[in-house]
Amino acid sequence: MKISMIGTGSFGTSLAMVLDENGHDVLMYGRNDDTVHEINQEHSNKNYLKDIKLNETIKATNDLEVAVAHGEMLVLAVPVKAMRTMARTINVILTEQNKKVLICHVAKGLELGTHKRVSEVLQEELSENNYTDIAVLSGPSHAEEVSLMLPTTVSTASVNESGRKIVQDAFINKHFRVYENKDLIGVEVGGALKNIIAIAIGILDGLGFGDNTKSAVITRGLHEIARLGTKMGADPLTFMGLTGVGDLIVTAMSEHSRNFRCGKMLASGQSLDDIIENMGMVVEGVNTTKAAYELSQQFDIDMPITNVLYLYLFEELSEEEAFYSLMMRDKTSETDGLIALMKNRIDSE
Ligand SMILES: NC(=O)C1=CN([C@@H]2O[C@H](COP(=O)(O)OP(=O)(O)OC[C@H]3O[C@@H](n4cnc5c(N)ncnc54)[C@H](OP(=O)(O)O)[C@@H]3O)[C@@H](O)[C@H]2O)C=CC1
Ligand SMILES: O=C(CO)COP(=O)(O)O
Repeated sequence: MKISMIGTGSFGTSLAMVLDENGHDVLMYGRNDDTVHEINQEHSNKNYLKDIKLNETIKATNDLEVAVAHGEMLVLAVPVKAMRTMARTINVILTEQNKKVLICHVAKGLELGTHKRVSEVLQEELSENNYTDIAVLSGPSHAEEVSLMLPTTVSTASVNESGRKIVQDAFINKHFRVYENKDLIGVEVGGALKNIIAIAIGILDGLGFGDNTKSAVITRGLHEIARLGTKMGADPLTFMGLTGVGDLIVTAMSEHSRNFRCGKMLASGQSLDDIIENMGMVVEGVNTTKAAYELSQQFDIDMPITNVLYLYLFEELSEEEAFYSLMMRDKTSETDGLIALMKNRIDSE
């Protein structure tokens, strides 16, 4: 299959390696001339994947029209904040080229302002004549480990069954196992909201809190994710899977995670602006914390960890106030959240 990878960052590059290994004809699009040159001439992308050698069969271009003309499937691997403009530009090119492609995105976040999931943004910006389906590929998959071919499992979801089957077939191999899932909303929301909890865990880790505390925030964080996700139309059982608890664990417990590292740097006293500027890679959880906080207000959903993190990030709530406002909340039942949602879901079958 001819596949174009839109984005030459860490995840786009590692996924291009998977697709290339599967025998697909992969062309990457990058806006940075030096990166494109490095991929074509040096067969590396050191700014994003330090010690990784790329196969010479992986090519790159800085011409988006060439990349769009190449692909039967376009994999969009740019940050959420770039998705709308990217989709709008691609749509114009697809119309000019009178072309219909399968779209697959891999971004994990909600759009700031609109609070929309990425597939909703893409659907708004792409004309129906220009795509066969819009799919997402998501799950516990640090680019650093994918590029080392360490065993990884992810899920793909889409509106139509045909789209996710093609994505599954394109990516699956012996060290990159792809499941399919019909719950597009749940898969996208799980991937987006786990980044919030990963920032919170990074802060706790940086402040020297123990494993009990981190386990509490991961577990109760999953309940929050499921509460908001279900309200947004997801199947609560999806949050028990790879794109829910799976991605939450991998992001909240790993030094690979930019969101976790952002939390640790905040705990060390660095400012959010400096961290984002110096990271050199996207930290999706920051904007998504804002979007999820606003959604929780809109839907009147109890999301104490998200709300406290929002106040800490954007309204200068102190660490001590944050801690006590979580621990000293009104007494409540553990089974009111995720467990109740799951029970209702199972009873409904
Ligand atoms: N890294 C990972 O392990 C994983 C990441 N993801 C998700 O994938 C998405 C992409 O992440 P990742 O590859 O890690 O991000 P990186 O920050 O590593 O790379 C982002 C890529 O997008 C490009 N880009 C950024 N802004 C724009 C823009 N406005 N227009 C065009 N191109 C742009 C960058 O170009 P340039 O180099 O020129 O800045 C770069 O090629 C995120 O949503 C992330 O959450 C999902 C799973 C795993
Ligand atoms: O989503 C990821 C792993 O599944 C990567 O997380 P970060 O964006 O925090 O690095």
